[in-house]
Amino acid sequence: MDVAIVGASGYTGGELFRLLQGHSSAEVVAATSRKEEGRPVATVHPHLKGYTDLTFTNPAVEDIDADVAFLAVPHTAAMNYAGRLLEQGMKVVDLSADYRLPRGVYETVYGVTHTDYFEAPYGLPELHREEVKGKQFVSNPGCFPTGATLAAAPLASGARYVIYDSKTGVSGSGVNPSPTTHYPNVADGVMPYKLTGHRHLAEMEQELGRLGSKARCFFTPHLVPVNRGILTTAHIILDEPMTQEEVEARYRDFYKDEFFVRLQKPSLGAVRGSNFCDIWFEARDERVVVVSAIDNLVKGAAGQAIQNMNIICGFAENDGLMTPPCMP
Ligand SMILES: NC(=O)C1=CN([C@@H]2O[C@H](COP(=O)(O)OP(=O)(O)OC[C@H]3O[C@@H](n4cnc5c(N)ncnc54)[C@H](OP(=O)(O)O)[C@@H]3O)[C@@H](O)[C@H]2O)C=CC1
Ligand SMILES: CC(=O)N[C@@H](CCC(=O)OP(=O)(O)O)C(=O)O
Repeated sequence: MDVAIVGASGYTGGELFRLLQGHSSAEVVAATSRKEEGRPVATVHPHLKGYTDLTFTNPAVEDIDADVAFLAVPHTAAMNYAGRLLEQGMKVVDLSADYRLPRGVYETVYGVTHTDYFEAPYGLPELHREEVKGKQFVSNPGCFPTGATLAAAPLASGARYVIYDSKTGVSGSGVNPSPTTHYPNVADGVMPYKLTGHRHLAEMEQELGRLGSKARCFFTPHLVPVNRGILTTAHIILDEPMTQEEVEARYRDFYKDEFFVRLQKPSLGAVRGSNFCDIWFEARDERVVVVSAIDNLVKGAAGQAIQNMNIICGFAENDGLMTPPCMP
């Protein structure tokens, strides 16, 4: 099965390329980039040397030819590709934010006009597998909402407040350097940002609502000096107290069939490079503190996108996603 990666010179594009080397049926036949057109993929992604002889191309949308296309481009760029690739008969998984929210919410949160809106399934398979199955297009969730929502989902219906506090690695901001990601500004520090109004809050609220929750939701991210990973601490205030045993039974039941959710004390190292989301919790009266860990580039982006491709194409859901994490 032929795969095109649109935006293959970026971080998630590189991760798609890396992970798809382990897929039983997918072969990357096109890797697009505007700036790197004509250069070998392995010069931009040196870790892929020996795996591919492809060079980057910069084709017009109508010249992209594959069975599946991944859109690993910024929001507002993805909407220039999605509908047109679907019309050309391709299956499409979009890693950007362009189709995660209803049009009006998207336009308010992102401050842009959507020029090619259509409704799409939200590809968090652990919650929406049945909606994703058989579709031609899937919208991949944001990195923070993935770890946060999986942490809170089993308790969502009985929650009054859900407060997410996340620590993220620097690769979450993409391949282009900025003053915020400059080494001296990141090393040896922790930087809180967008204390009350991060754009991912809308996705988090949307997902709690879909779980039947009436909880008020809050979110504060922090940048920490690691390359990969998001550790989220969810403070969940319940309507009624629960014991540790009750909470554990709830989580074990909720995730009993989920290969990519592991119930164990989370650390970034234990999920690095993998599609796992590790979750653990401690209950005290009405308050349950739940911690989750994901790799933002894998379960938070490229890995989950491949999981969604596997679902829409009818492959085993963990095809291409079985390489163990690279602890430490
Ligand atoms: N990094 C992360 O942890 C996560 C990222 N995402 C989302 O995934 C998408 C990709 O992220 P990431 O890989 O980090 O981003 P990068 O900035 O690392 O890479 C973006 C890629 O898109 C290409 N690109 C940029 N602008 C355009 C454009 N207007 N038209 C076509 N191609 C363009 C770039 O190459 P060139 O400029 O040469 O064309 C590059 O290949 C984004 O929407 C991001 O928000 C989602 C979850 C997590
Ligand atoms: C460290 C860092 O800057 N992280 C980014 C993550 C957002 C992202 O990846 O964007 P989407 O998931 O919405 O596509 C941020 O906080 O904006």
